[in-house]
Amino acid sequence: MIQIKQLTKTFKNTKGLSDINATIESGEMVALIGSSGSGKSTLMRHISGLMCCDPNSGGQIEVLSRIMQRDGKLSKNARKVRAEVGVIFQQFNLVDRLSVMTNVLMGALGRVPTWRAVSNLFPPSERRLGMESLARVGMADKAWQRASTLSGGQQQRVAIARALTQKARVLLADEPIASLDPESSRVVMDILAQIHREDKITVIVSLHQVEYAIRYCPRTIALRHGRVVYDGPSTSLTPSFLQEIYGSQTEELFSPAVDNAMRQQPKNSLNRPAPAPAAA
Ligand SMILES: Nc1ncnc2c1ncn2[C@@H]1O[C@H](COP(=O)(O)OP(=O)(O)OP(=O)(O)O)[C@@H](O)[C@H]1O
Repeated sequence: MIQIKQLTKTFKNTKGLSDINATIESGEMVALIGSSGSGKSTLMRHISGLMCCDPNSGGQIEVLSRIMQRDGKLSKNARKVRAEVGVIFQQFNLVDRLSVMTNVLMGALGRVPTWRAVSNLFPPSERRLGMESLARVGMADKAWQRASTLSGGQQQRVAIARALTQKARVLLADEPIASLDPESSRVVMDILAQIHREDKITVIVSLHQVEYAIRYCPRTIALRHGRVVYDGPSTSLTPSFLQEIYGSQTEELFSPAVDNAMRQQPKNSLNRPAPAPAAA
């Protein structure tokens, strides 16, 4: 379970986040949407322990029932908690000059002695897991290529394989498809949905385009100006409802190209949303 309480983050002159409260149960797949600057990345960084909330604000984040941070300080358990949290970013996920396999094996660093890792002497069991993870994302044939030779979508798939090798129980994907074309976006989202379904991994994925939230995530948390303006079933995010909560920013969240790509897909490829908690 992930529990976020009274989370507030102030940058020099800007409120990044204001009093965010949310509980995400184990095994949920939740979309985080909002236009540019609404606070999606800032919230993701807080959940992953890369950023701390305002001191003495009462803010707290629990991940997998252990405190990640409280009142502006990381807890002493943060390292252990982080070991179970896989993070995927929009870009800069992989070390370009290393092979795909070595990048994936970085996921095993928490379990492998440093001397083995720096000498690239990962045990056979970890190599097997790395290869299995690559196979699950359809990238086994690229294992020995340099990461720099991969397309953006392929790089994201390798980043997901790294999280699988990490044995992450929570996956935070911060705008993983923002730089991808609709077809690559669909492949990456399909893989995220598949590992969520098969491994019961909790997935939080931040998205610019609401169509993907509706298609893949039963529940959406919508941010605006650092505040939660909606938390509930993604199916309720109709254009008119979004217009109500986002006004003129709604245009940023709908993309005609994505809409067309979605319509052209066979119906049985839909990951149908299940019921989710009521609106906030
Ligand atoms: N390190 C920082 N220093 C100062 N202000 C910041 C910093 N990080 C974020 N902000 C501000 O906090 C607000 C939220 O930013 P954030 O990057 O979380 O938005 P976002 O929803 O992820 O946007 P985008 O979709 O463009 O990535 C913005 O006003 C941003 O300018």
